[in-house]
Amino acid sequence: MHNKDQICHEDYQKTADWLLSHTQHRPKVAIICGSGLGMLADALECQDSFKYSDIPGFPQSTVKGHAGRLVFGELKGKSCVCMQGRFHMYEGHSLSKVTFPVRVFKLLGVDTLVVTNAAGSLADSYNCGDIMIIRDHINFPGLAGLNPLNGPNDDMFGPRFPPMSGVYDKSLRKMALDICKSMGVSQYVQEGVYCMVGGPNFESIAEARLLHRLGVDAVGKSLKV
Ligand SMILES: O=P(O)(O)O[C@H]1O[C@H](CO)[C@@H](O)[C@H]1O
Ligand code: HPA
Repeated sequence: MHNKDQICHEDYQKTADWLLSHTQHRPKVAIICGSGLGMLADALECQDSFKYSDIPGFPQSTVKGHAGRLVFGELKGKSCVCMQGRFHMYEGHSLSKVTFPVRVFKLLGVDTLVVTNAAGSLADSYNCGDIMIIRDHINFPGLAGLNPLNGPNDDMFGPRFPPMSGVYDKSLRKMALDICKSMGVSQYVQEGVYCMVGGPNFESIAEARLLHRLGVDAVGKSLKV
């Protein structure tokens, strides 16, 4: 590692190699469990689970209710890896630390990432407890220049100027909506625009009004992409 904010390819690789040597699972799907969804990881079968503090190079979770465990296992027969607890900017992590696991997942062979988090709704038609599938986002810290991709670009992870249109895969979103329909829970499921803010404070009333006028449907302090 060069300095506290700069992480080089070897650092991600070292963590990925450690994980690959400690589990037989080779997941193609990673799920980041936000607040309230940690129990999904408990449902995995044939589990191999690692405390973040035991994984070389991994940041530590400081949020109450986030177990701080990486769980490999099978969900409906499909190999996947779940983060039981994520990292947030407001905990004092640099953005490259916040996104560290995502690059490690890429090196593990993951090609599908499911990100979840608790959020506050702003859309008039939403009800408390609804689930929103993210169609698009507004990354406020990113617009202000706080971006994990700042610094030298590692072309092995993607281009210098990645496009942000279509980052939330249309076919996966459709699949999620179709499954909700078949389960008869469509009335609780929305699709909308998520806005990331820095926190840790909640939004003032004026800020919430501003976000609503900008077309934001749900706001949270969890980074997406
Ligand atoms: O679900 P997680 O990632 O814990 O985060 C959500 O919960 C936090 C507190 O409300 C906010 O950061 C929000 O984004
Ligand atoms: N803002 C508003 N409500 C929320 C948030 C947030 O960041 N996270 C969870 N509920």
